[in-house]
Amino acid sequence: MKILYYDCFCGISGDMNLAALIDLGVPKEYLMEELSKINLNTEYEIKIERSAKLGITGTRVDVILNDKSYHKIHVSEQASHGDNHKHAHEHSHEHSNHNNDEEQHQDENNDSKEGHVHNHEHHHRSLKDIEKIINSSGLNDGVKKLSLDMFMKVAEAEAKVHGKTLYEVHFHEVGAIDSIVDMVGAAICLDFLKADKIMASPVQVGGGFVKCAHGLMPVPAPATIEILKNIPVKFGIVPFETTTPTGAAILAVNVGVFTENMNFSVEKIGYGIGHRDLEIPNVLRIYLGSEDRNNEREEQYILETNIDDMNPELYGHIEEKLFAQGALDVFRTAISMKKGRTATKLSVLVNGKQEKNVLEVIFKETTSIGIRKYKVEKMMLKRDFVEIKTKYGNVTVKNAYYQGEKVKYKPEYEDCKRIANEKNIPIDRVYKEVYKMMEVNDFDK
Ligand SMILES: O=C([S-])c1cc(C(=O)S)c[n+]([C@@H]2O[C@H](COP(=O)(O)O)[C@@H](O)[C@H]2O)c1
Ligand code: NI
Repeated sequence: MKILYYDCFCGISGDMNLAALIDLGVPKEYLMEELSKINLNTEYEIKIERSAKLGITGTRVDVILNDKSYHKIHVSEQASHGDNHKHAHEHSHEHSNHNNDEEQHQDENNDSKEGHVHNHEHHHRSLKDIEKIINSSGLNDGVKKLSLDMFMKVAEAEAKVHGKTLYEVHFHEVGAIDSIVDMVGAAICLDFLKADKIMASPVQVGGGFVKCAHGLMPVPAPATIEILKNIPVKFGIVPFETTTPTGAAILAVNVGVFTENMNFSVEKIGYGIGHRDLEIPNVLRIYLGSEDRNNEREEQYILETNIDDMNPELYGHIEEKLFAQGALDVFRTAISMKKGRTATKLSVLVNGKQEKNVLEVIFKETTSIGIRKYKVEKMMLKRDFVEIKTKYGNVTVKNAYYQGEKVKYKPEYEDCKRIANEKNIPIDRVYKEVYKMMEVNDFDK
């Protein structure tokens, strides 16, 4: 199983993400070819170069916007550690911190927007504008959807923070060309890498204050922390903004599990170099790895509540809703509560991504007013599926392997039930027939 793991010890911004994914092996030519399928009516240049922070070398990305309105994309590659990036003058969002509030200009030491240099671009695009740009592009459907999901995340956060509706929101920085390149670029690279699972560490958000289009904002910026709700974060390792709304949206949409538990073997490491010099290496590290398929382990959570005052008829419906929201398992235990009350303990197994939706179902659909949550580690046998031909019809069988050896197999219940109903025979007869055919065909080995 192919894993991508975001190690966000110094946070994440859109350009650091793009740089780290290129560093991991996404071909620049492929990225540029795909990006050229969006019509932005603006000439811009993407500079991809080798760079370093505190001795860690990696890839750095700059999007440079030219004032002329051609739709032409250039890539320029430089091999050196460019210490002079004054291609354009920054005007709109500058970083400041509580210790040092002086005016900052675009250079290697104090960039104004993590990873980007951009020229005078005053468009404040709306979600509608962005949807139009992406939907009318020649990008594949998966990349379009992923890009739109990330913009939607930012739009939802902006709407919430500023008390507006989704379509009233005007992206300031996030609607600029460089942010479109970051967001769509992220979708193109992730689509190219085709990881089975994307994981991340808790996200360092930084500290201090940041000057952006809205004025001076506390770090994490309101949109950033809104997007990172229910995601583990760390604060204040440096008094600067280390995670931006774009970076937060990339994680929130794509990461399935946030954990420090890296239960896989690392095969490749990509470093995306940020612009500002910090006391810690200003880089995003992304690992490409694979999971040990003989002994799969996954961190999951149990959400649990004791219910003693609900019509038991409702459980069937609630269970269906929980599964529809991505619960991995739902089970009930008969319990005896204080004051001699007989009750039901409802337990729902989830991963980090499904937690929010599952909580909502429990709170809205049951009488519960409190839920316990605890982390569990699940160990799973490697499994695969075979289709077995029987005289009644085809049945899928699940095989399970322990250290490479098949230790058990089981016909899929839903297939057996369907056949039993279609043929009007006892379900047990279907099971027996499947087991017989497994032996006949030596599939039981
Ligand atoms: O552009 C938007 S929507 C925006 C909203 C907010 C809020 O917190 S509200 C903050 N910012 C700041 O702009 C820069 C650039 O962000 P990117 O995501 O485009 O890299 C950053 O300092 C944000 O905090 C932008
Ligand atoms: Ni805002």
